[in-house]
Amino acid sequence: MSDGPRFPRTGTGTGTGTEELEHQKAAITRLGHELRALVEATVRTDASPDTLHRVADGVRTVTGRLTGRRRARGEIPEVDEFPAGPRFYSPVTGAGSPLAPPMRVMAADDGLIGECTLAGTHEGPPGYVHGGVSAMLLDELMGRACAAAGTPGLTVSLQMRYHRPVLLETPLRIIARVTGTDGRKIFVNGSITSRTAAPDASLVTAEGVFVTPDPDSTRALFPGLQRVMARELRG
Ligand SMILES: CCCCCCCCCC(=O)SCCNC(=O)CCNC(=O)[C@H](O)C(C)(C)COP(=O)(O)OP(=O)(O)OC[C@H]1O[C@@H](n2cnc3c(N)ncnc32)[C@H](O)[C@@H]1OP(=O)(O)O
Repeated sequence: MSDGPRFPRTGTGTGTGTEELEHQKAAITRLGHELRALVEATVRTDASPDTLHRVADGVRTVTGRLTGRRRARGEIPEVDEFPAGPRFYSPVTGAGSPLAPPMRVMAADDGLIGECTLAGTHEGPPGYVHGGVSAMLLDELMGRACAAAGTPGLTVSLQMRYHRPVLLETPLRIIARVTGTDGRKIFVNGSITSRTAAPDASLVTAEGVFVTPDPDSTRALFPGLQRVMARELRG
């Protein structure tokens, strides 16, 4: 896409030293891990009201330690590589997000493969994954597949088909593949299967259309990206 927007890899500039950045990533990842354990324990516990109140007090105190300087809305964290690389607070892949499974993403011959195992945090019907969570996993991986193919885009249409319920506590494989482009439109297919039981049977499939915003829209939608590009240019 010769006239499309340029998307730099972020997190590689000189604003923060590499070693410092690696320490930051390790700390973000560790806190994310502990928070996911807390969220899972919270939705699975049978603790007494007294215990829940005491834990709530403790959590409030801990939260107070994180309310200093906050990133502005749309500000891209220095640890991130937007739009094709790791995003530490993505609700799907983010090592630092308490909401993310997190899904691991790997390149495949013709697209991307994601792997994760979901539990109580992402429950819909008792024992099974929430349908909106399945859509979220696919939307993210399909969006990442667009970027990996060199045509980053935003979802304009996501058609979901739920063939079988997706079991919790079962290793899952998510696949996303760009099937074609037409101007700024990118067509993407996706699926979720179990990695252990009947791995050839799709539990969920999706067809998506993504659109690469034109350069003016990109500037308007992502002012944080402009700041990253200016930082990169300054070196
Ligand atoms: C940039 C990289 C970012 C990567 C981050 C990872 C993302 C993970 C996935 C997401 O969560 S994305 C978030 C959810 N999606 C959105 O918030 C997108 C909201 N939509 C928009 O902001 C605008 O639609 C958008 C900027 C993407 C496009 O607006 P445009 O004004 O540039 O597009 P336009 O309306 O001119 O349509 C361009 C083409 O797409 C087609 N199109 C638009 N909406 C469609 C639709 N719903 N279904 C099918 N085709 C559609 C439209 O017909 C047209 O086809 P043609 O070129 O053939 O004429």
